[in-house]
Amino acid sequence: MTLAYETVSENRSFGGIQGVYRHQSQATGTPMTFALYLPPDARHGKVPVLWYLSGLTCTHENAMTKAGAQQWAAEYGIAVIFPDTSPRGEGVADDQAYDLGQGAGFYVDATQAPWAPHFRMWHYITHELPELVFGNFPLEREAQGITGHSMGGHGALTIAMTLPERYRSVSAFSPIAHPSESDWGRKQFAAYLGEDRDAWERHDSTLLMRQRGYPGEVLVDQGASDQFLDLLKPEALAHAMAERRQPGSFRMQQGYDHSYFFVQTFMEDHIRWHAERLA
Ligand SMILES: N[C@@H](CCC(=O)N[C@@H](CS)C(=O)NCC(=O)O)C(=O)O
Repeated sequence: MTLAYETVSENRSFGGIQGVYRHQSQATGTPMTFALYLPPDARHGKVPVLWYLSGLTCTHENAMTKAGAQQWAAEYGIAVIFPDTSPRGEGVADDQAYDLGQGAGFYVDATQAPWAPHFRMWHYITHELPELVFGNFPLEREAQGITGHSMGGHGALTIAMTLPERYRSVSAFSPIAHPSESDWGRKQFAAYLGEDRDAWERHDSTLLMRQRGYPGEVLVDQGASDQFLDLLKPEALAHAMAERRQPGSFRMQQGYDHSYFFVQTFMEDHIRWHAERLA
């Protein structure tokens, strides 16, 4: 069955199309908006696809407008999907803090009140949105990679390590690397998942890296002047990668902070990384 959607906007970009689309999500029980960049190659057939998961406070729009992905996606012939970071709307639970509730779904399926009815971002990203986009757009289901920034880097790494047969390439920009030991994680996991420590572990990249790693190479870029280093805990993930002898690269980038100026600087490297592994 092809899932329905409506077009919010479509703009030509680097010879391809930057679209924004909206659909009624069964997973979250709300309307959800996502952006999809189709490179020029998509006019002639199916193209590989890179999932880009965004960070705290973001919608589909931040990375679409600030990450500078389109130029490289066009050049390397790869589509990029920018989903929203949570369900939204008046009937949806929220919190006054910027790092809990709307804009802060943490890519988990909440089991606890008041979050459980709508906060099902794991299911949304790994099941429902794939069904929609592969049913409606010229995307190659067998050529999927995943990346993300901050909370989205956490999402990308945990999803890729959990479903490595599906996501054939993975990278992350300044990921929340050890959420079960960070104030970016403990508060949210307690709220969304309760005291189920097994569930916390399933959503912690450092712990997943220790337990299983990833069968391919992993690319992580982290700004060495990131203002959130103590919350992100890159050293925990780097240590786990070294201990496991995980193939890949962990790069501390001197002078870069947490912003999209950092993300856009290394976007070409990441798009090329994925395009080479998905070709
Ligand atoms: N608003 C938070 C920071 C949130 C933040 O830096 N969010 C990052 C992801 S974790 C982001 O991408 N923000 C949106 C943007 O830069 O467009 C604060 O002031 O402490």
